[in-house]
Amino acid sequence: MEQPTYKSGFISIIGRPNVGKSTFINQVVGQKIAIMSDKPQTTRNKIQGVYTADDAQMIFIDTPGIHKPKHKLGDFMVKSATDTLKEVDLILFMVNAEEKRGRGDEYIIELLKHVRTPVFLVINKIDLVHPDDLLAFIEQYKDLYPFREVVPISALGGNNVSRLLDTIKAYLPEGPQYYPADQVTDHPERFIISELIREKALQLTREEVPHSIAVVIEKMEREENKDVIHVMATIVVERPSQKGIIIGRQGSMLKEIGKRARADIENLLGSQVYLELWVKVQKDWRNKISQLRDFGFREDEY
Ligand SMILES: Nc1nc2c(ncn2[C@@H]2O[C@H](COP(=O)(O)OP(=O)(O)OP(=O)(O)O)[C@@H](O)[C@H]2O)c(=O)[nH]1
Repeated sequence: MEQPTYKSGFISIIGRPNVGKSTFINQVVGQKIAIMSDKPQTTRNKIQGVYTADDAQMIFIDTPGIHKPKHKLGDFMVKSATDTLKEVDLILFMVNAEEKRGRGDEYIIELLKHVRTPVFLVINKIDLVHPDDLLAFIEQYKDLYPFREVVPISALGGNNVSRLLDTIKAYLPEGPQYYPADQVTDHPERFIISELIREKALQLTREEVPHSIAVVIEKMEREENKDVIHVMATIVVERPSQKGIIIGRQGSMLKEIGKRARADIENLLGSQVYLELWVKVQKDWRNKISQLRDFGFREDEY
């Protein structure tokens, strides 16, 4: 029997401070997401939340450098922000229905003109305005940028949010479920763990597997009646030859990666760890997400 199409993608939410980005994320993915955002992140793009449904997964990411138009941004920040916007599948430009268009909005629109990613205009806080005023509000933006969709919502009350999710889904490409459904809610450590494994793999294989590996934590469970945490992770590579390198002669490389990573993970979790590593080939993995460094991997910064 044919599987129904699964869709997934990365969505950047941009907008001036206070327009309701966090409120929207919380409405979509639930309260526990805050756990993720509290973790200090050194990487460029911060995952704000992951929404997983039966037929789709949406990964919402923050794009630093977009929200601070008041400050003079270095070229690097602007470039890295626009680079991210080019890589995502969709951009939600969120505005506050109660506020007039401002310089901050215009700054963002200028950046949007440099990318081809589809952009929705999401008008939030519609609970605060009269429906008749919405049309005039939209007029302010209409001619500035060819938004693919204009969706009014109330992030706080949840009004029209499910319609927005349906519309987002329509724009997402077919793709894998990048994260287990529970990942972001329960185990923020997973990100760090996947980074540790990835680091060891890169250290040990040197230039032989450049950038193109990712690590997905499939499972993290305390074994019953034992003081051992079972971590199952998959190292994803792009080519069969890379798989060979990662596994090594008679599995020696994979064993060494596992040994070193396990020591670090035990340190992190303060518990004994049983680390089970798998290697999988998945083409085009890197193309899709090379810029989205928080996906448990990142490009080298230099
Ligand atoms: N009435 C109303 N208030 C909202 C709505 N969405 C967000 N708010 C309020 O707007 C304020 C700002 O919301 P946040 O979600 O923190 O905004 P943000 O865009 O994440 O802000 P930054 O993190 O500063 O960029 C909060 O007081 C929210 O409760 C909405 O749909 N209706």
